[in-house]
Amino acid sequence: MNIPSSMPPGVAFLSGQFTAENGIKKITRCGDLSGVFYDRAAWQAIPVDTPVYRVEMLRSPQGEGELFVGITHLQPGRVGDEFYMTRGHFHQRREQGEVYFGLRGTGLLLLQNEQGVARLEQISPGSVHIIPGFTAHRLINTGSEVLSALAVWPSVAGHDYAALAHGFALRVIEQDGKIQAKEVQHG
Ligand SMILES: O=P(O)(O)OC[C@H]1O[C@](O)(CO)[C@@H](O)[C@@H]1O
Ligand SMILES: [Fe+2]
Repeated sequence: MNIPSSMPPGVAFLSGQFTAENGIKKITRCGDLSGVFYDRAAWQAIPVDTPVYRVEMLRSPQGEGELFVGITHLQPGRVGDEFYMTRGHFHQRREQGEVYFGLRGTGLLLLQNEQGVARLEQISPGSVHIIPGFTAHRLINTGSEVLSALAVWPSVAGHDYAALAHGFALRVIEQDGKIQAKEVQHG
């Protein structure tokens, strides 16, 4: 094309990776996820340096009205009978929402409102997920390959992990060879 224009970064659908290597990368390992999986003995049996998920982000401006774009790559696996998942969070600025887009692999997006009501959406290549404000979110890999999902969220949103210190209201496990969601009784 011979008109003045620039080439933005893209996503390679087969690998679920950004095409441009200009981003920030963060790896979350098993040892970082203390208290996240309910079977503590099974969690302790996994080497602390085992990677569970990796987030790559594009460099973008920060501030009111600006957006972050990132891809989370969540490994397949389980801690005991519970599938690998991200830590999960509310946004510090609760009113700020987010969009997830499934790129590779299969799993579930766990959503939970401030009243503690949880629900699950199936995530797979091409699925689009609107996470409203005031809604905590966590990715769960129920498949046998890496689950990759692109996320777009306001740079001012921030993360609030403390509000979920007691975990989400649903856990996703494999039982009798089937994927099952179990309600958690808190308190
Ligand atoms: O902050 P957590 O729960 O580890 O999850 C990381 C993912 O969440 C995000 O905040 C997007 O919601 C990104 O940083 C990344 O995709
Ligand atoms: Fe988020």
